[in-house]
Amino acid sequence: MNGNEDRLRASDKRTVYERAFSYFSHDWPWIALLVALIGVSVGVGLFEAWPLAILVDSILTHDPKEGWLHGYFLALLPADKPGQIIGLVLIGLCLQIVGYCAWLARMMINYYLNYWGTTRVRADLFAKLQRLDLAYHQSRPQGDSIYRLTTDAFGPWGIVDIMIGTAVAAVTFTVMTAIMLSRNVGLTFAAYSVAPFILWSNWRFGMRIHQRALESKQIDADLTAHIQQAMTRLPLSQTFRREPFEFQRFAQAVGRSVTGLLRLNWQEQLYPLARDTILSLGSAIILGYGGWLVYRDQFLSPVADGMTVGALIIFMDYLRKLWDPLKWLAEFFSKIRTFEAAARRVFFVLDEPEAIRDKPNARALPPRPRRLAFDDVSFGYGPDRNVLFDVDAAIAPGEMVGFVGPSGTGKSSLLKLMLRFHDPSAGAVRLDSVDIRDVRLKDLRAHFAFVRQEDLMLPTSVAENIAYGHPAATKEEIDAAAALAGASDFIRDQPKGYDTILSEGGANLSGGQRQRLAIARALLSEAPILVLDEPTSALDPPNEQLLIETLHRLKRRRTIVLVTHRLHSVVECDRIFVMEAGRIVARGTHETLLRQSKAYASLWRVEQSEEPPPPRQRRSA
Ligand SMILES: Nc1ncnc2c1ncn2[C@@H]1O[C@H](COP(=O)(O)OP(=O)(O)OP(=O)(O)O)[C@@H](O)[C@H]1O
Repeated sequence: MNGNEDRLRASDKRTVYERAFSYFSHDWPWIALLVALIGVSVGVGLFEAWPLAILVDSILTHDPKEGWLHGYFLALLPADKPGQIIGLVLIGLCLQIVGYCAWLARMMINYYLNYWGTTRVRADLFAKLQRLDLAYHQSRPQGDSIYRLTTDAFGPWGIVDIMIGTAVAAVTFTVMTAIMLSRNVGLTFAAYSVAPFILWSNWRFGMRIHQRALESKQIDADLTAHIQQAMTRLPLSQTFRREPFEFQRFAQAVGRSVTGLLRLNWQEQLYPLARDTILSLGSAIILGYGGWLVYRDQFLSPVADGMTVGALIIFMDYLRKLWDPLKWLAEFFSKIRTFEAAARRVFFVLDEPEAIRDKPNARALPPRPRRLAFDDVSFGYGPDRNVLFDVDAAIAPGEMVGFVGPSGTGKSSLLKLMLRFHDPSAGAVRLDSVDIRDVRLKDLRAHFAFVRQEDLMLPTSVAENIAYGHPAATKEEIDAAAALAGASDFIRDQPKGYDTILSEGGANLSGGQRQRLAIARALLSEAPILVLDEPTSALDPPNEQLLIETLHRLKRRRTIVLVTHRLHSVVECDRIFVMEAGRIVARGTHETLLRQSKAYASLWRVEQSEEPPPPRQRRSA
């Protein structure tokens, strides 16, 4: 948790609870039903022991007792003893059945509220994560967002659940205490003599088990990450014969996992032991003291409303039932804190300012060929370190331009500004003189088809991968785009052609094949500006040449922006921008630059000495 989240935690407790409840505000009829069902369960629990108590006190005796509850039960029963016994059995049975039904309905409503409420939280969070800009996502590990979505999203329901559960526990505890006090004050205090131990053991074991479970979960997550990394590194470890080292790391991780689980299991097993010991102690106290009270009130010096065997049975039953409410009360603070922290982590992301978003009055800009201009653009990833300085360039519709320069000079950063993955710190990027910050994001991005240096391949069919940006494309259109990108031949060689399913990240394709699919994907899109970041880096000379020919055929129909440090790819561009240390230092055609730009000429000479150029053919537009 970073500093901002800590500040949020310190300042804003009330809002977290309000916001957690707001996710369930439409569910209030279900919550009301849930509370009613909990009431039924609690009521059944309180009355469960009464049929036996009444049987002993009022039926299987020559001296029937006449408390108000006895009277109420007996009024429901026939006058004869066998009828009364059968009646009490039936009442006991009914109580059990009602209890089970209420419990079942209660559980299902609980699951329903939990799953749907958590789904709403997740939907909000997922949509927000989609809206947040790249700077946010690149500033933290991917696992962080995944954890917030999968685990922290349960926080709001956890808060509601704990609040309801604790309120019910408090009511149960109070009613139980009142009933016990009404029967016998002394025995009630005797029964409650074990309450501090119950509270203590619940608090202690609750904390310990929670802590151990968290540790164990973290160790298991580390183990999973470790196995995943080891599998990714497999080719490396086999090449460098580091299998024993990897195995040792794996064995250590498994060892930590086993130790963590054993520590958790130890606490889990100690807990019922402590609980049973305390309950046995409580039962012994009630049996001993209560037994003596019954003997005193019934045999030694009988009194009309003295202690009875039936009341003793009820005390014994309530002692067992005391555990649950006291558990809720004892664990309230630790549990609510856990869920509150989880909910805060969710709300923190939901409150994250969206740096890249539509202005309230953002204008519509239907995609069509437009002039693209950088007006004195400066930009840095952090406040203190600019990577682009006063970049000034205009690209006419249908023009094909190249940005070249050594690695790290800011070429890719410039492309990211076009799609508003980031905004410039000074100057503006414009489409037809409109600042792109004033345009609706979806309209702006519809102008561009972007091929990244390492484009993502999805674990789905080749056809779906190509059609990702244009899902309605026909087979013929997909085929045509693949042909333009030089991908048709290798796709046909795949076991199921266009229906071949790619593995995760396109691992069953070569780098060049993945790049051609990415290019086909961009070509299939109808965007008027085609932006390609190092599109030929993984292509062999024939395929590089094929792509350049394709781009030349597209010229005039689409604007093409090519970023590369392979000058062979840009020699036939209408204009080439040479970049150095975040600035455009020269611009012009290949021939002009060879004559006028020392930087370009030197890059060209280096490239000439490194590799033979692919066969050059001048093509018509
Ligand atoms: N997400 C980022 N956060 C911080 N700095 C970054 C980020 N991406 C790039 N940079 C830095 O910005 C500078 C320009 O990087 P950029 O990727 O734009 O260069 P490039 O010219 O495209 O390089 P290459 O040809 O190697 O792809 C580099 O110094 C790089 O370290």
